[in-house]
Amino acid sequence: MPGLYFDQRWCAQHGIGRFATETRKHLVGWNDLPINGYPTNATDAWRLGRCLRREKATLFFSPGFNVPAFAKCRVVCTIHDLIHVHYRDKQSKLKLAYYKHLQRPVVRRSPLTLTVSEFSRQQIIQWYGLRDSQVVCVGNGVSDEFTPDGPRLDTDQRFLLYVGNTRPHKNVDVLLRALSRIDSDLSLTMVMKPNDSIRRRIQQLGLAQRVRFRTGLSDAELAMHYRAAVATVLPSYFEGFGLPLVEAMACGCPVMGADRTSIPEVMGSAGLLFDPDDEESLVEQITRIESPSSDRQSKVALGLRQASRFRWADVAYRIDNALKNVA
Ligand SMILES: CC(=O)N[C@H]1[C@@H](OP(=O)(O)OP(=O)(O)OC[C@H]2O[C@@H](n3ccc(=O)[nH]c3=O)[C@H](O)[C@@H]2O)O[C@H](CO)[C@@H](O)[C@@H]1O
Ligand SMILES: O=P([O-])([O-])O[C@@H]1[C@@H](O)[C@H](O)[C@@H](O)[C@H](O)[C@@H]1O
Repeated sequence: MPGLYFDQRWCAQHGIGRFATETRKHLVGWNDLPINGYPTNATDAWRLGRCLRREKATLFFSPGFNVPAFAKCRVVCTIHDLIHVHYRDKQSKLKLAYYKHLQRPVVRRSPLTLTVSEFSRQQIIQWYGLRDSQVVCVGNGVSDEFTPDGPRLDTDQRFLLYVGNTRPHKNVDVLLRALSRIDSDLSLTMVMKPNDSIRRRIQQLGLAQRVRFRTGLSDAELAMHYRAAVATVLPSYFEGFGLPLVEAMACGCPVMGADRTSIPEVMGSAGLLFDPDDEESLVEQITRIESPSSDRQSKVALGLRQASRFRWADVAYRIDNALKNVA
């Protein structure tokens, strides 16, 4: 439909990227933006604003947190989390200025803002100073390849799985410390791009033979990992949702997550919670899931049921419905 513009530049292999790719597949009648560049770049707002004016856009929908400067159309963005508020000191000055002086005022004027969990919804209402009805939680989904039946990784090794990145709020250090306390042949597979600092830390903890990295996996390959892992662990101090949790549960893999932010909400009763500051509490959960008398099978069943609640078609339906009221 003329006038409706979707920011397809978010589509990539990370959380907001998956949300963007999946919702783009399901939403009909939207135009892609005729510009490139990174939507996360604070100065992109001006280019984006110019583009929307040139295209005579009536409604701009971003699957991420970015907004245009000086646009004449309505603007609806998706704020997945408030990392930028909670990790303020780590942000560049330019980025903070963008959030406070450009993004927040646009979001406040906007008729609607979308988010992905009830936890994030409450945080957004508070920080942006919005009314309850202005922020709608549309949730996240599980992509097609993540099913319980299907090929498993062909390995005899027992391994824990981590899927994500090494930003400070992801708190992967507690997972490495827990692993170093477990005197067993349990290993760890990390699906992400490693950097020098994590490689050094792994050496320091004497884990070089027990940690392996995988990068650029397809969803089918990632699903094979989820199906074969002892458990998937998300040790973050802060999440707006936590996609690896629903992907793992959908593949029949038990999940362990930090008892913080959106993580308990997303795992429901299927998850094993631990204190992200205390590696011993993670060691306890690992030992529990590995023990012969463990409730592993009941956790797997609860996980399959919990994951079935997250469907991209439903997310797109909620987005469509919410946007109809502002178009
Ligand atoms: C810190 C924070 O609040 N992050 C949020 C952010 O993105 P963030 O990028 O942190 O996303 P998540 O960790 O939730 O998900 C990562 C996604 O990238 C995929 N992946 C990862 C590595 C890789 O090599 N290949 C690959 O495909 C995973 O399968 C998963 O689908 O938006 C997500 C979507 O709302 C939320 O779930 C996260 O809580
Ligand atoms: O990449 P960047 O813009 O500095 O920071 C991003 C955050 O602002 C965003 O809210 C989060 O979901 C992403 O994972 C990433 O951390």
